[in-house]
Amino acid sequence: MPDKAVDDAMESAVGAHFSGLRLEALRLPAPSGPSSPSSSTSAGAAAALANGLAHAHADVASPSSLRQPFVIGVSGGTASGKTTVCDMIIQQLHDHRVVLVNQDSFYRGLTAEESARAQDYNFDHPDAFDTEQLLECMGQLKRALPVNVPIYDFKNHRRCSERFRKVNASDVIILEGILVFHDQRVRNLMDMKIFVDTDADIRLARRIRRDTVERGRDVSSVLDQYGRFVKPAFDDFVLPSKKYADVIIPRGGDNHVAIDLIVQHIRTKLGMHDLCKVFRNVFVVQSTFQVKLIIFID
Ligand SMILES: Nc1ncnc2c1ncn2[C@@H]1O[C@H](COP(=O)(O)OP(=O)(O)O)[C@@H](O)[C@H]1O
Ligand SMILES: Nc1ccn([C@@H]2O[C@H](COP(=O)(O)O)[C@@H](O)[C@H]2O)c(=O)n1
Repeated sequence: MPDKAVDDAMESAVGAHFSGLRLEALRLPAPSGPSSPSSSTSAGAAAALANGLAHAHADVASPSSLRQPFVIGVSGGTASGKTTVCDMIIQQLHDHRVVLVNQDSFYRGLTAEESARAQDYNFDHPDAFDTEQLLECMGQLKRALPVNVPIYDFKNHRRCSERFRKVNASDVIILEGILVFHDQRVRNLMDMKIFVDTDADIRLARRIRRDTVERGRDVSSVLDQYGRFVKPAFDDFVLPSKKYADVIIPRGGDNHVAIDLIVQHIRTKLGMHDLCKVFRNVFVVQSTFQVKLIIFID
């Protein structure tokens, strides 16, 4: 079948994860040799396409947007498994350069007065974060520049003043945090938004264990903070931002099927990105019936 011939030729020319091409200014060489089918047929067009791609110049001339890193936002309630899901994605994308940026790194340091009454401070309100600084850091990374990200100390509620974590430019940037979908400017940086959806009772149980073991709290202070600040802010800010998610993962890191699908999608996107780096004047668009027609009549 002609359509199948085109599909086969495209797949063999560009690899398995490719979903569509728009050719602009890429001149396809005329088929040569006596047995070459006419370029007006599907098979001829397919062969010419494969041939044209094989001879395209191997330099970079893609639109700058396609050369930018792929940014994934991961949100969800406290202890929902955001970090766990990010780690699993990073592990599965082992053949790509992936960096993780935590919104927690951008907690504002407390004043001496606030520190003295830290139990009354609302760490779950959007104002607790320095979002301007987060935007600056993400902007740098999107421009492929390295950044120094602050290191946050949950035990003392402050940033380590002399230590930073250097984050290098990468193919994929994952931005994780309870409120990364709250600010529209931050959302707009993202190519994909994931919400980790885990039951509140499981999150509270995990939080009690984590905060008493790792964050220097006792059970009573965790429960008090949860009731006064964490739960109300979840209802007011975190849950309403779930509507911005492209993908919702029930059960977090236990949901291997969802994580596999997400990783597969990221690989597809990165495959298109790599293709645009290699072939000049090739623009990747969504695959449609019309796109095939463009190829035939070029
Ligand atoms: N699927 C899971 N099963 C058991 N424990 C988990 C699971 N996912 C996360 N945890 C634990 O729960 C706590 C919070 O997980 P984490 O991924 O750090 O959540 P978040 O980044 O959303 O706060 C950690 O101690 C982690 O080890
Ligand atoms: N000094 C601080 C700063 C933040 N918190 C709590 O951390 C939670 C967000 O981190 P997750 O890893 O759980 O997403 C948030 O709910 C804050 O209440 C804190 O307790 N102390």
